[in-house]
Amino acid sequence: MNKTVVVAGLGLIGGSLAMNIKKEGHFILGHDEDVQSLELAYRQGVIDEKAEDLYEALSRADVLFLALPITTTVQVIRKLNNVTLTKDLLVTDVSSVKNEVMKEASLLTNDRITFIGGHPMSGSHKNGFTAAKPHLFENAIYVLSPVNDRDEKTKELRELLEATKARFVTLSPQEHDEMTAVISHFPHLIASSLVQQAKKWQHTHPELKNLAAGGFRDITRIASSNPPLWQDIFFQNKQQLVPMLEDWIQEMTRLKEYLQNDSQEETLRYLTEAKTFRDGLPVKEKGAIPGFYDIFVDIYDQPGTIHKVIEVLAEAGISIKNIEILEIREGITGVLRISFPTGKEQEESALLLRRKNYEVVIEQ
Ligand SMILES: NC(=O)c1ccc[n+]([C@@H]2O[C@H](COP(=O)([O-])OP(=O)(O)OC[C@H]3O[C@@H](n4cnc5c(N)ncnc54)[C@H](O)[C@@H]3O)[C@@H](O)[C@H]2O)c1
Ligand SMILES: O=C(O)C(=O)C[C@]1(C(=O)O)C=C[C@@H](O)C=C1
Repeated sequence: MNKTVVVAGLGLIGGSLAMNIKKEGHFILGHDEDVQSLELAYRQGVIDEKAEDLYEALSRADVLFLALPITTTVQVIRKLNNVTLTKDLLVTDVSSVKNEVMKEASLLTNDRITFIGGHPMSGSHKNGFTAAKPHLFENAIYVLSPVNDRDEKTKELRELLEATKARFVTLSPQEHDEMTAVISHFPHLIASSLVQQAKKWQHTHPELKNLAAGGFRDITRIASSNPPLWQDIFFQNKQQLVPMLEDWIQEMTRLKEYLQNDSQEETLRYLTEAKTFRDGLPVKEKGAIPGFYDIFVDIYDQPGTIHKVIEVLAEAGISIKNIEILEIREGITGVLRISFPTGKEQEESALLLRRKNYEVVIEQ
């Protein structure tokens, strides 16, 4: 049955979700304080109606998606108790940290409301409606945290999000925040600190930024993300992050001692253990990292290069899951990472491109 869905926050995540919910034929009321995003979403047909007043729009809604900054999401949930509803309302959010959001949701006394916490484990360093895309959540893990075990409501939400092709898992807010601290929030802190370190060295070594190649760019991509969003995430999850920073400082001290004491064997073991764990992450099966089969193609910075590579694959009817430029600077070679849904397409593409004299590496 078609539902009336309010999407509050039409940025990267809200915009991408709205695109998917629309595909299922539901009626979408969009709300955003940024008039340009609202207008763009409306003109592109991603939303059916612009809702200037969020709380007024709720009187017509079956479902509310909160795709706002986390602190704002908490404030909106608090206000939901004062809204008069004439029908049941399913409320969900997309916040990267669940603790405070779920605490606030558990205080809701409005018995028309069912709250299910949500977090799609997919995003980007880009933000705003212009960065939104319908396939953002394909194959990604989508965490759900129901406040009360309301199976039929969870089913309803999953059906609404079917077009995302995400994979749903249920976690408690605590489990969620611990794990995302390890695999998302803490790495972000480190990425930003690595960039800060490079920035300091740049004063005495002006050539440094020209040397920053694949490794530095790979490990620091996320440091280019939206700073206010990450400030919010760090403070929302500081209970997890502060002890992790203490562990990390100890870890760095251990590494420093290995080097100072010339502990070659321990260093090799340390690196080998890390490689074994990293290589064992579920890349091609179910897991936190989407199951893609990648190839890496060397390309030159010339007009039309990417188009030519894609053309070879398109002519053979091969479908691509994702494409990313890992490194390209003026006049120098770059690398194109192309992801396929199966190993068969991965092998075939490598073969076709090699026949056209491209240098291709298959990720094993
Ligand atoms: N960026 C990611 O990679 C990612 C991934 C998963 C989840 N999330 C979560 O998604 C949420 C949104 O993040 P995003 O990346 O889409 O950010 P975004 O900046 O792209 O979008 C947020 C939108 O909310 C609007 N907004 C802000 N305050 C508002 C207010 N008071 N009233 C109405 N509109 C308001 C902004 O104008 C913007 O359009 C956050 O809670 C974040 O934790 C982000
Ligand atoms: O791909 C990125 O740029 C992201 O940072 C996405 C990422 C992540 O850490 O994986 C960031 C925060 C979200 O809560 C979920 C996903």
